[in-house]
Amino acid sequence: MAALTEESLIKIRRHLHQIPELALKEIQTSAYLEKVIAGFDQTHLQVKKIADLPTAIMVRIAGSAPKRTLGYRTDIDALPVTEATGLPFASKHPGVMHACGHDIHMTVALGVLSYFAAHQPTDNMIFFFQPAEESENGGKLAYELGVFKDQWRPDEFYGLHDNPDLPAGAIGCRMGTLFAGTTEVNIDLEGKGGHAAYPQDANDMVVAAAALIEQVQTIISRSIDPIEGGVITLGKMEAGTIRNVIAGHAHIEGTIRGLTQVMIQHIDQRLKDVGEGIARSFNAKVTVGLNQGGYLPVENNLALTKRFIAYMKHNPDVNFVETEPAMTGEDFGYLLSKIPGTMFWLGVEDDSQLHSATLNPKEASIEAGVQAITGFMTARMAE
Ligand SMILES: CC(=O)N[C@@H](CCC[C@H](N)C(=O)O)C(=O)O
Repeated sequence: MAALTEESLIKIRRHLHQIPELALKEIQTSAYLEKVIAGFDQTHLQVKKIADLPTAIMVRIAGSAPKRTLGYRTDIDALPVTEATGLPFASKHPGVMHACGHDIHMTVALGVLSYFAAHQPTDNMIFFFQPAEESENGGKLAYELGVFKDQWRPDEFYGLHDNPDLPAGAIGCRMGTLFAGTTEVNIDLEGKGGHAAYPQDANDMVVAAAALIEQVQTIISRSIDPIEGGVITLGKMEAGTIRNVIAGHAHIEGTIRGLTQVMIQHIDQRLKDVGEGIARSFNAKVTVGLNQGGYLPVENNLALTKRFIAYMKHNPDVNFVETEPAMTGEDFGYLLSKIPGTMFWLGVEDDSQLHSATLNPKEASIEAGVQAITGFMTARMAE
């Protein structure tokens, strides 16, 4: 059976785009991926499912004369964003969208897998279709479940993320830190609800939350070395039920970003300090929940990334771009802290940013990505 053509890859991508699912709920996505994989030449393929991570799929290809096992990972989840692209193949799942391009990631992975299913590689290969990149730490969950043991452990691991700022099909990468590490933030403020007309008898958590949100803005501007930088974004805030009831509870969710663990821990601490200050000044109970650990900075292995960049730079068919570190997070950072490897960007050229309701990656990037990756993997196996 031949490798997937560009036309079939685009059909697959459009189908995946219509069935986006949130972290750990990628049931239709996973079933569709399994169906596509079942259509490949199975001679050297082995498919493994993981009982405790049921939407994940692992595929192993046995090499003809293996010197090592090369790993390739794609994420498969989507975001709670209502699509506004107006595309004929827009999301059919209300309020959920592939707004981070994981439909492109999965399609590229299927293209590379179909190529090596049709052309047996010399090295062994592991393809990991990973749930829960946007939240829930899918990479860490899988690693801790022991899925990368024995013949399922890659010696080196590769993965990509799409990038609307790069030309379609371009490959972007850098030595060292590619992406930030993140801390997921959950803040709860508990006061006392009451009648809108009697604020003296209540303890208004809308006001306390507003003060907290404003003070948080001073952490990056006043406590962080501007040369190093960092980010706190509070992306969600919920409080109250109706205009004339004082809210006794507020909930805020956000994310902290830094390029080193030291920076992330420093920002985490400053956020806790602000939470304690707000608790005292508003006589409220403020719980600052910080989930740190799954989204480590993405550190590209120096030796492997040097090879990767050299291949991409010297291949006349690849438009290679040396990139700066980005404040996006990725739980592939956790996997790269356990298994050496390289993460890189695939340009998808769009005016809309990642996580935007109008993200519309250029589909020409898919075939270009498949060609660049199969070419690199083949060259790596010849070393
Ligand atoms: C590439 C990308 O957009 N990744 C996500 C990863 C989320 C990390 C974590 N759940 C958090 O929210 O901190 C990103 O938002 O950068």
